[in-house]
Amino acid sequence: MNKFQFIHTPIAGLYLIEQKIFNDKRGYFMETYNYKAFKKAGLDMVFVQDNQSKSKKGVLRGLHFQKKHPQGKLVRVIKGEIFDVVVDLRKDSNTYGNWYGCILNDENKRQLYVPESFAHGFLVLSSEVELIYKCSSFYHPEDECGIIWNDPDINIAWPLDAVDTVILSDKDQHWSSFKAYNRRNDYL
Ligand SMILES: Cc1cn([C@H]2C[C@H](O)[C@@H](COP(=O)(O)OP(=O)(O)O[C@H]3O[C@H](C)C(=O)[C@H](O)[C@H]3O)O2)c(=O)[nH]c1=O
Repeated sequence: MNKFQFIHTPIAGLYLIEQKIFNDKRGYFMETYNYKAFKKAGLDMVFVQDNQSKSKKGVLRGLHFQKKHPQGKLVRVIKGEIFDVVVDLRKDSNTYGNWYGCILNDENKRQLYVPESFAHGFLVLSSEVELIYKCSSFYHPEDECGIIWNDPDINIAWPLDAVDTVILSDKDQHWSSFKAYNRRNDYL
């Protein structure tokens, strides 16, 4: 029995994942991750750290990435709803600089499998959200980088009509542009 459905996206290596849900009179059960099943589908990242965060409506976290220690991620929402976004920062990718966004919520129970070298961010659409995500490398605060959420060149179509205001951390208000990131990268 295939308990996972791996759904291709327009970006190579980036997958939406749906799980078989075993409903019964008590409620439901589902496997949310299974290394063997994922590896069989060619998704062989090994995860070393799990994160969980809670945010209220309108919070936008991102666009974050680690440069020297890139983190692949497996993102899911256990309460509420987000518009989840990733940006392809793989230098050799033909979708470099492209973004992909999707709705993850506790109804569709979908997950987003994000390869390493992507920026990640999300906008909270429900009154509050709790999300969990697995990471393929450890947190390195000294290596944390970001791109400003409303960068005009990436041009993410955030569903801003769904929120009254966008709430950002101080840090997330001051990331540089994608152009500045590329200029810096040219010298590396
Ligand atoms: C990410 C992280 C943070 N922290 C500590 C550091 C701060 O004192 C506190 C909040 O961190 P921060 O404001 O960076 O949390 P987010 O804004 O949710 O950052 C995350 O948001 C986007 C959407 C991501 O995908 C990344 O995992 C991550 O960058 O947690 C840790 O101790 N370990 C960690 O792995």
